[in-house]
Amino acid sequence: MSSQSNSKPSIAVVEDVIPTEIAQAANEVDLLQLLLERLQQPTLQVDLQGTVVYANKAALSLFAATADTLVSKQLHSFLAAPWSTFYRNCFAQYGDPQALIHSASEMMIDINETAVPVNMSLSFMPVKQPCLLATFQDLRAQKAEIQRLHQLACTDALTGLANRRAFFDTLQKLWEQCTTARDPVSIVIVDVDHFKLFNDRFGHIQGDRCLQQVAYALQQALPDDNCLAARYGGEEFALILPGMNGIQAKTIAEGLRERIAQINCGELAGKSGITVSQGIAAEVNGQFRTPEALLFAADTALYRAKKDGRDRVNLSN
Ligand SMILES: Nc1nc2c(ncn2[C@@H]2O[C@H](COP(=O)(O)OP(=O)(O)OP(=O)(O)O)[C@@H](O)[C@H]2O)c(=O)[nH]1
Repeated sequence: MSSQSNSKPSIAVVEDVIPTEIAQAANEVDLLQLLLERLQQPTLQVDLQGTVVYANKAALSLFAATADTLVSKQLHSFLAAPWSTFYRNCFAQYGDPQALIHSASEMMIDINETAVPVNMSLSFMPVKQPCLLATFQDLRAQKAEIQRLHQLACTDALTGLANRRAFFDTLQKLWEQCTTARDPVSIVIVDVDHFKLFNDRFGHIQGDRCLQQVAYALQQALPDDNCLAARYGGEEFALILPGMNGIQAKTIAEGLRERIAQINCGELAGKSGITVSQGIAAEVNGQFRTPEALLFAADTALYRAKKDGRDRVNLSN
């Protein structure tokens, strides 16, 4: 059936029913509520003292409530702080109803003791019994989607670790936290040894699996949730260890070296196994002025670990 033929009956319904209901509406209150009932957007009709006088079907669905639980209550009682106080004061102090017209984005409403993010706007209705309409836009799906996209933007697709972008964001944040609190912070850069040879010998698919196992070992080596393991580049990874000095970071790095030695990269890898070189730098007493300087020192320490024969940990002086 074409969309044209689909739309005809609904036009007929609109023509038949709406005029009849409008004609039957005894007064403007009935008419307003009739229109509200047909609105898809959750809407509360509120008097000028802030009391809910009517809730349309979409509002009952948003608030997961019956009309009894919404009508006669104060609008502000459904709003979470700081908006509850804001609107309580607005209604208590109102003089000019126009002053109540307001839009609030990203506020929270309390639904069964759960804070739900919404946009709310108040519009003034200059009818015989003047009132306000509070319309809501449920932001839950939008927030969940933003969260999902944020997660994707911060995650390395192959290993599931934080990616380079997330590494730099977190480094900046933890650097500020630690230096402000005069806590130490360490960085470990971990580079898989002779990985080109591994790829050449066993192929890229096996290489990818190997990187996934190295990433898992890094994640397992983290001492707590404040630390971060990230994929820094192709076969290069990094740890940020807030609150840890160089000696503590070296212990973590040596533990990681042992974990990586246990990795079985499939039969192909045989006993040759996979090894990593690691460079560490620690900020303890203000010797590094910026997180970039700390990172540079860790990179230099890694270079030395490579130069000294690989499969080792080198702590920057
Ligand atoms: N399979 C796979 N290989 C990757 C990926 N990213 C980078 N590589 C490979 O990692 C290798 C890195 O090579 P090099 O930079 O020469 O380093 P290396 O061979 O590990 O040598 P050293 O670091 O000096 O021990 C290259 O062959 C890249 O193709 C990836 O996502 N998957």
